[in-house]
Amino acid sequence: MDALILDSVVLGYGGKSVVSELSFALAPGEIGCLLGGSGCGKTTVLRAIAGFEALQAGRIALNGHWVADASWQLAPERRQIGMVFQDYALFPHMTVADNIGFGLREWTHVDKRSRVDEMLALVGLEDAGKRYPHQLSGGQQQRVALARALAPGPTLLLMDEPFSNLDVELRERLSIDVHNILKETGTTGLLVTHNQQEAFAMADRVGVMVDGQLQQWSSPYALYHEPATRHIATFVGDGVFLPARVSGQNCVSFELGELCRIQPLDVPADTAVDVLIRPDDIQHDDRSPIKAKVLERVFRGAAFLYTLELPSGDRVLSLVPSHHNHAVGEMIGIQLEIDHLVAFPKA
Ligand SMILES: Nc1ncnc2c1ncn2[C@@H]1O[C@H](COP(=O)(O)OP(=O)(O)OP(=O)(O)O)[C@@H](O)[C@H]1O
Repeated sequence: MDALILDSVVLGYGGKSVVSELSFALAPGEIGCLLGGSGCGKTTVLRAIAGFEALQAGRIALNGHWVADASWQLAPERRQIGMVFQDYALFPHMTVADNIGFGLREWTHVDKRSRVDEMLALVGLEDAGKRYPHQLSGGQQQRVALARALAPGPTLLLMDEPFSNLDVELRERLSIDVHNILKETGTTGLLVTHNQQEAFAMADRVGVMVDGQLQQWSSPYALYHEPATRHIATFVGDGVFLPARVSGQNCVSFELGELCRIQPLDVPADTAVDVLIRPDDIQHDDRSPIKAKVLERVFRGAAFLYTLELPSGDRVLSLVPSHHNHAVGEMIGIQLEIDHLVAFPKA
């Protein structure tokens, strides 16, 4: 039984539709993410799941029970959903312990205290119970918000851009920590963000939303290596398209050689296509007969991201460990190392 199901959900404001025919499901303990640019409808979807937006069509189920359709919806407080927001939304006049215990009003004093201690330990803030939110860093405040949302043992945790107020390093650390905490507690989670690193670090399944429509719902690995649409290929990760021709049922030929895949391409032989080449598909190899010219390089610490010009004049990106330090203008040997052929009919 799925923990969350959205079945052809349509949402909007007034007469305007904002989210169309949205369908996806999360198994218990799974973490999902809706990834998309500003205004694509991510927050509206979270609000509908929490019970704060009416559905224009479709239906939503939590743990095997339908909780909303176009004519009826279960009240938000009866859905057992926890929420974490971008701005933490902690009560400033309450201690950390009181914030975490806020949703446990019906628990006995002893049970509540032990649950609050358990949650403080879970988020690594054992000694912070008596402090107030303003005495904590942004990252610590977001940990408290997470502890407060998890304390009542929600069936689902919704997270709306939870790390966007934090600096890059902390964002990365906290997204890994939150992922581990949700897995440790077996909590099903749904995150919305515009940040793909966050989506990749947190989620088992990621859906890309464009103008209120879900374009692909799959693992982060598949989203990166097997994007279903041209839009996803360019929105998720770096890469370029190189011109190619279909050769046989499941192969393409292009400047860097021939690439094949197991499934047929569904495009007639000799059709012109664009083949997706990611920076990690181009390996630096001094012995390779294929030479490319370094046009640009960006130092990324552990690696350089090179922009290379092929003999045809087309450009590719190449991610190379940073001990291979080549100057702009230098010719370097490259070879293709790729195990996912992604090609779209020529734009
Ligand atoms: N209360 C409202 N009344 C009318 N239109 C709204 C309302 N809330 C949101 N919208 C519109 O619905 C669309 C989707 O908004 P939503 O907040 O869901 O997007 P989002 O993907 O979460 O964006 P962001 O990342 O910028 O928060 C936008 O065009 C927005 O202007």
